[in-house]
Amino acid sequence: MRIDAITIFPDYLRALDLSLIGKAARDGLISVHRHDLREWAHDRHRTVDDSPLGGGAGMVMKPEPWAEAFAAVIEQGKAELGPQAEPLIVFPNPAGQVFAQATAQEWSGREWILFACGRYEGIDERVYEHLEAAGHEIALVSLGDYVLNGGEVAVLALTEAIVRLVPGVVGNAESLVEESHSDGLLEYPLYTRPARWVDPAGAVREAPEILLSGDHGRIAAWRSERSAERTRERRPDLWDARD
Ligand SMILES: Nc1ncccc1[N+](=O)[O-]
Repeated sequence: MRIDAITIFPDYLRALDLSLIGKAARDGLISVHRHDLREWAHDRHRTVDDSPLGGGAGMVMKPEPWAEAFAAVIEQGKAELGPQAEPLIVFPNPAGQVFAQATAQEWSGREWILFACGRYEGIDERVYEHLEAAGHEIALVSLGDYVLNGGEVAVLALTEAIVRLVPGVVGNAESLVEESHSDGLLEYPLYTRPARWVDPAGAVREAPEILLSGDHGRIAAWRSERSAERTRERRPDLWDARD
């Protein structure tokens, strides 16, 4: 998978060189390319924003640098992946659809994802129109119903959620199966050694006996019950939506 990200803060995305994502890149499972939008702003101050037409507070990102940046980055991607390759262009945006595990799963199979990080109040609407008129596939997604100052934090989260599902990235693929949201439910409570723990307040805290029984059938049933119970309590919306 090739991942491109266009942003005015490329250093913000250096975290993609670390840990799981960084290792996936070093292992050749993905390639990550950061691009500074200002490279395509040609005035002396490399201006990428201006005040909103029609008035209002804040600033809007100008269309010209974005159009040039997309053309250049898409050309670079096609040079690597072939002329037929097409990116999924993802705009992290609070007005987008809330991102969910099912989308992460779907996008983990994509060959090429191009993230466009908006800042300020957002990007001139004509950039989206221009890309759609050129036949590009666009998705606006949000991490949740709150407002960040830009898309970079979302790119870190989205990339991690997607790339960890790319085959080979997470060592033990088994660990991906029984996670919260992987089956539409929340994960059951987890325990490890010591089975009997005296906490700092002196309370004796025992792990559930059944987990020490070695009876895998009963353990699986116990876990399934806890998962259902936890989902009903904490996320009735997920519980009601399950098929
Ligand atoms: N919530 C957000 N706020 C601003 C930019 C991007 C966002 N997001 O979640 O993708």
